[in-house]
Amino acid sequence: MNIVEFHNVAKKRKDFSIENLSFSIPNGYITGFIGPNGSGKTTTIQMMMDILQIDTGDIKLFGTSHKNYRIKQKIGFVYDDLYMYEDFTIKKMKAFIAPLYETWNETLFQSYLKKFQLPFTKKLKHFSKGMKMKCSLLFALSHEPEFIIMDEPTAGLDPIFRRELLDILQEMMTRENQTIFLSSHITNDLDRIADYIIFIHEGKILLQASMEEIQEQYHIVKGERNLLDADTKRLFIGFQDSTVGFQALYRGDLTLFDDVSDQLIFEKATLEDMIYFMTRKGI
Ligand SMILES: Nc1ncnc2c1ncn2[C@@H]1O[C@H](COP(=O)(O)OP(=O)(O)OP(=O)(O)O)[C@@H](O)[C@H]1O
Repeated sequence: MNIVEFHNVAKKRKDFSIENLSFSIPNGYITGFIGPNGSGKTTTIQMMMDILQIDTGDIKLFGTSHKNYRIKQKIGFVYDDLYMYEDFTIKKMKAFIAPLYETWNETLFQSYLKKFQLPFTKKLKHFSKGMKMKCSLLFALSHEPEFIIMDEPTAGLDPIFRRELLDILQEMMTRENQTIFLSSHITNDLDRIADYIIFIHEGKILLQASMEEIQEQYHIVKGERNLLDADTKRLFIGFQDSTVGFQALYRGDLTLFDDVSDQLIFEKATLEDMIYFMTRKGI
C-alpha cells in the first residue's frame, strides 16, 4: 500500500511550475526526497499537506483525498522552521496542541522532552535553531503519527544532533506501520537511512527507486580522458572531464567495460553523485 499518491499534479507559481507530477510513497519505509535548491521539494510537501492549492491533478493520503481533515491526525509534520509564536513556551504550546490530537501520548511527550533536553518554560524566541527543530520534532512525534513528513530537518543542525536525529528516526522505524518522508539536500544523511529515493529537479521527478536498486545499478566510472569519445559519452547519464581524466555516472551492468576494465576505476555512486551528474545532463 502507498501512504501518498500524486497523480498528474500541476501547479504554477510565479517563475516556477510543476507539471504532471506523479509519484508514490510506500507504507512502512523511509523515503528520501532529494533535489537541488529550488527544485520544488517544499512546494511538493506544501501541496501534499494542502497548505498550497494544486491547479490540477489528484493527491491521495492514506487512500483518501489529501483535503480530508481527519487524516491530519495520523501525520506528524516537521517544518524547516518553527511556525509558532515566539513568545510561547513549550508549556503553553502543549496546552494548545495536545487537545487537537486523539492519539496524544503524554508519556512519550515527557520522554522526548527529557531526551531532547528542552526547557519547558523558556520562550521560543530564546531557542537556538537546533532547539527549535527539536521542539518541532517533539510535537510532531508526541501524537504517535503513522506518517512523518520532514522538510529539511537536518539543515542548519550540528553534526551531533543530526546524527541523533537520524538515530531517533531509525529507532522509530521499528514501530509497526511507521512511514517517514524526509526532504533534504544533505544527501549523506539519506545515504545512511533511506529505503527509497525520489529525486526532483525543476519540478519534475527524475528518479524514483529503492536504495538497493540505486546501489546495485548506479556507478561512478573514472578513467583517462582518451577513453572518453563520442560513443562512450553516450553510455553515461552525465560526465565531467578535465585535464586529469574523466568521471561519469553510469547505470547498468559493468561487464560492458570488461575490455578496458584495467584502465578504469569503478565506484558505487552516492546520492550526491546522482544529483550532480543527473542535473548536469539530465537523464
Ligand atoms: N511563495 C512563493 N511564490 C512564488 N514562488 C515561490 C514561492 N515559494 C517558492 N517559490 C519558487 O518555487 C521554486 C521551488 O521552490 P521550493 O522551495 O519548492 O524548492 P526546494 O526544492 O524546497 O528548495 P530548497 O532546497 O532551496 O529549500 C523556486 O523557484 C522558488 O523561487
